[in-house]
Amino acid sequence: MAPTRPLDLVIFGGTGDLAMRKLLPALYHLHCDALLAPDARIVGVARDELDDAGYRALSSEHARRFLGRDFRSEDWESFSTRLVYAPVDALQADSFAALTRRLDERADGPRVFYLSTAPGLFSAICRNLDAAGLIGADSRVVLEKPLGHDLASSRRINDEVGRHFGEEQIYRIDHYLGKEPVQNLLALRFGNALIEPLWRREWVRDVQITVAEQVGVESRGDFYDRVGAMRDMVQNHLLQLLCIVAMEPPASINPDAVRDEKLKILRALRPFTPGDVAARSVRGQYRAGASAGQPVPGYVDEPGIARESATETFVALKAEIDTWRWAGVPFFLRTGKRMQEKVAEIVINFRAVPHSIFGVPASPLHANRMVIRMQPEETVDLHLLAKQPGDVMQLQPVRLNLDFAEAFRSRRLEAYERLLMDVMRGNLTLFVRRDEQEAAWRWVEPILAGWEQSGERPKPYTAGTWGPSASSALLSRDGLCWHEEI
Ligand SMILES: NC(=O)C1=CN([C@@H]2O[C@H](COP(=O)(O)OP(=O)(O)OC[C@H]3O[C@@H](n4cnc5c(N)ncnc54)[C@H](OP(=O)(O)O)[C@@H]3O)[C@@H](O)[C@H]2O)C=CC1
Ligand SMILES: O=C1O[C@H](COP(=O)(O)O)[C@@H](O)[C@H](O)[C@H]1O
Repeated sequence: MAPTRPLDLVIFGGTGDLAMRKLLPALYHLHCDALLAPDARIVGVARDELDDAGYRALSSEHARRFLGRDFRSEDWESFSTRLVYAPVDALQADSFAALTRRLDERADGPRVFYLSTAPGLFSAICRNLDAAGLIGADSRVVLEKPLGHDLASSRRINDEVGRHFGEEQIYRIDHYLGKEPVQNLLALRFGNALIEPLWRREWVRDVQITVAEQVGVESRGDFYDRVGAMRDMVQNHLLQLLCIVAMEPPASINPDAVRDEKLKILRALRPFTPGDVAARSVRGQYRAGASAGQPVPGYVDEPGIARESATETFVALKAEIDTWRWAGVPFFLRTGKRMQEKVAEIVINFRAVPHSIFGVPASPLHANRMVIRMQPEETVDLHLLAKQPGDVMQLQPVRLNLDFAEAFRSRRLEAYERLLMDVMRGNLTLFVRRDEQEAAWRWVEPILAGWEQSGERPKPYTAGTWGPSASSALLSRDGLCWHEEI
């Protein structure tokens, strides 16, 4: 890969959790791989009155923690010379003079503004950047998720950002799209002729998309309690994964060709009626339990969480896509915190053979299954039946396993590394267009509204399990079960 052009990457919220946990470590890795132009700079922005040395010291302290064994003092030293800082209050137009002074130090290259703050600040930041004359034709802005709290607030933010940046300058980030296995799914589907004919209702019985986390809300309780799993994970990551699984082949890998196809899927998702909410959705909240063998508190006892909180930490949904390809194929989506394992996977359950010649009835339990694992390992497993060795014709399940770490020994870019490279190179393919984002909000809103109107509390589940029992019931109504229950 060729290095980026010289540029300034300005991180609003440069002292925050996301910057320290993900963005600076990703940029450090790109630096170590010589993927950043030698004089590309990272300009941290926040209200703290730090100087460059103070920002470098703060970043270094966090980097040791978040980079772990990848932290090498010598490499960090050379990386940190790229770090500069400008104290700016996003809400105070005159404080942008400090940023102007820093950006005036460079004459060439684009400016990338990464908005890693609460979305409530996005409009003020864009307005004040514009007023300070800091936005050029080759500037870009990166918007973190979740963008808004609902369709109306996301439209408001998009309208305001859109007054200062063209749509082709706006990079709405969804870090799941930057994960290598997600891009591999595109390669698997559209680079191999044998998959496509099977990838449809005639051969697929159901699809399951699971993003399960072992962690609780960690230090983000305050944020999470206002957001919940639907807005934090489903509206963005899970729906984007669903789009990549379900979309028609785009004509090319060109950003709009891919995004047009994803949009068609979002628009074809069958809307939830008030009656569907109880039948096709489950929301849960974890109670005290154990995680990785250690006792852990319940959600409402976590720091920053209201005692009576009705925020969901688990969601399971049955989605249906009203298209010729997918009519009648349920797509089950599930995500939760404090679940039994950390796993992100897409399971394609194929139909059973129409007739068994082996004397045992054809069973869905033995039907073929493709499991695309994104976390913790990056693998694709194809579950088949094979003959057991011996003198009788007895079939046994076997797995064809593709392990990307083994197949490709070179270091793979982490999601934020890949997406930051794309922003710096100006490639929008893996970013979410405004109409996609709004279609996703339009689909989740009736579910959120249905939960609120029901007045019911989220169903409790014990930390360290696979969620409330209602989640299994959601599938058993269709005679199915979750992948780990097979
Ligand atoms: N943390 C994570 O893992 C993830 C976060 N996100 C999203 O990223 C964004 C940032 O999250 P996170 O880093 O966790 O949030 P934090 O609360 O940790 O950080 C917020 C940052 O914004 C700065 N800030 C706050 N107010 C102002 C202001 N008026 N002017 C300038 N800077 C300001 C803060 O510094 P100071 O107060 O000193 O000004 C701080 O640097 C959010 O939109 C979140 O939803 C998305 C995915 C994951
Ligand atoms: O966007 C988010 O994602 C993380 C999970 O990301 P992963 O790459 O570790 O699977 C989640 O913990 C967080 O709540 C959410 O905001």
